[in-house]
Amino acid sequence: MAHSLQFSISTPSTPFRTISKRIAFAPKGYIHIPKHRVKLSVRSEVASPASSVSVSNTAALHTTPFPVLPSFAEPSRETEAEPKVNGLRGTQRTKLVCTIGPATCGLDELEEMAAGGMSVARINMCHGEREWHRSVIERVRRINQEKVPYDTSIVFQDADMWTFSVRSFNSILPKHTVRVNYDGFAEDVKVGDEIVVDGGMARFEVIEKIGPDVKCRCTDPGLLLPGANLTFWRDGRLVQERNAMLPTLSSKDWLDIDFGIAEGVDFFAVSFVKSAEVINNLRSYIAARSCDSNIAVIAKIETVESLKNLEEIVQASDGVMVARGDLGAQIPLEQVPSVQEKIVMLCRQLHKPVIVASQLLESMIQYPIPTRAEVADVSEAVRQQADALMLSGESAMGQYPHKALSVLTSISIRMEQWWREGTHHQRMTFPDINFSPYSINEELCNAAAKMANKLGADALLVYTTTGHMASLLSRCRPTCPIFAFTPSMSVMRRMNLHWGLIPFCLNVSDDVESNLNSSISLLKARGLIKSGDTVVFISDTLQTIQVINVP
Ligand SMILES: Nc1ncnc2c1ncn2[C@@H]1O[C@H](COP(=O)(O)OP(=O)(O)OP(=O)(O)O)[C@@H](O)[C@H]1O
Ligand SMILES: CC(=O)C(=O)O
Ligand SMILES: [K+]
Ligand SMILES: [Mg+2]
Repeated sequence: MAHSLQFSISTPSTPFRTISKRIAFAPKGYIHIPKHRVKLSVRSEVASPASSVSVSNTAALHTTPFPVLPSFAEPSRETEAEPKVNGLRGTQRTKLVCTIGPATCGLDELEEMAAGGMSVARINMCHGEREWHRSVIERVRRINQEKVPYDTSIVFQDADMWTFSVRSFNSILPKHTVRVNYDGFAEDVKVGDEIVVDGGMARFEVIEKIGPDVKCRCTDPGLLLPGANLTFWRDGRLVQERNAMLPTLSSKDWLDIDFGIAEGVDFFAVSFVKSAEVINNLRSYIAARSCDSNIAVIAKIETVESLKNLEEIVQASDGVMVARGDLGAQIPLEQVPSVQEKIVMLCRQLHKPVIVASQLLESMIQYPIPTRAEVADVSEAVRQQADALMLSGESAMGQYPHKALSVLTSISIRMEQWWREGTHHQRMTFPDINFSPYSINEELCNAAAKMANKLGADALLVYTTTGHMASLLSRCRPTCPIFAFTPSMSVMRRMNLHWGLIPFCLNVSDDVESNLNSSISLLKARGLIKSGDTVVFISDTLQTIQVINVP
């Protein structure tokens, strides 16, 4: 069983420019550690034309194994060695990204997550140490062993006075103190400002400023989770950040990026993207630094600016994440669902994979079953045919990471089936993508997908050198599974994020007939197709569509 690694780095911010910042945590034990999360009623912001960007220190690196699913059939002699390269595959269309944290970083847990349908493992570089990140990556690759303690959270009680401080406390934090890792905090904030934790988890009023310490009174009790995002509001408006023009990548981010390149991750996810520029910079950096690897760059959409520049950002990126956590702190909460749908549709049109992230099954951090509302939310993302769903705290530090993953799996399978069986949907029509070198392939894929649907084909097979032809097929969201063959391991791993693609690494020879025969016997050996099935075959070198009756 091969575990290939995929990864993304979600990068953040630079100091100074920012309003919203991650809060660093006091050593454990000193802070009141709650047994239960406080239930909060989140009220959305009185609509303010919040034009400012919130930046965070979050860096998220993401890593991934292929789903390692139980074998369905004995491999035939000629394909005996093949499962070692390709792992074992299921045919679920919606891909599942899991944030790895203390709850899931162990060998057994990772293995269980992979078996449970995880398509991509994500590591957030703002949590944990470099060695931990490396060890998770290694474990994802080779599955080995180590555990990390659970994170803690703080409860704020109504009217409590807290000190928010940028001082670096060497060992123990004084009582009722929160460390803020944004140096400009004490300067930027004003007495009377409202400080909002994570879009409404808790609220404070700024009472007094004493040097680097800011005294605040809790006005809306709630919870402070590690790495929480702070925004501050003045007269009902999000405070404009000081310098919106600084690059989105800090020097720590660049070090994390070097680390990701050295470790051979498959994706970087960049936090708080404002425009296409940062994506373009990162892409040229990757191209210059790693001649053979081709790490995909995912833009996290979580700021007001990123919504304004959405189309250019999507165009510049290899994929997009709807980062609903921070997004919900930047725009009124009731706008998040329609913005999500808009981003998902745009990505589909522009032919980029899209991940729907944050709070999908938030209550499962604590409870073994999801709320009905969460099930409805996940179902909606699957119905929108987003490429992937992502777990955050649920898999990183929740009490039921495996159950959360299996809930995602069963909702996806159910909704995908509903979609295929019903006439519930209108097929989306796309404008042409209009990249002229690809227009023939684009038409071929549209035609092949349509043909497969009309014929009720059992599978689409695609030979793809760069993955492009396969993602064009995925974009059509055909009814049958898409088996994608490529000679490149890294192309194979990146295809793992695309809706419906079941990627395989296969050495392709010049002889088309023999390539096709070996793919068919590989799929038959795995029980993914059988004699009598109809398969539609396309290839980026041949530019023809063939319909084959499986012998
Ligand atoms: N490596 C880790 N070590 C400890 N805790 C972690 C780790 N990774 C994630 N977590 C926990 O899981 C939670 C969710 O992680 P995640 O990275 O999705 O969210 P985040 O910190 O809000 O950042 P972002 O907005 O970039 O997603 C974190 O707040 C943290 O408590
Ligand atoms: C995933 C992420 O960064 C967010 O939801 O804010
Ligand atoms: K999050
Ligand atoms: Mg975020």
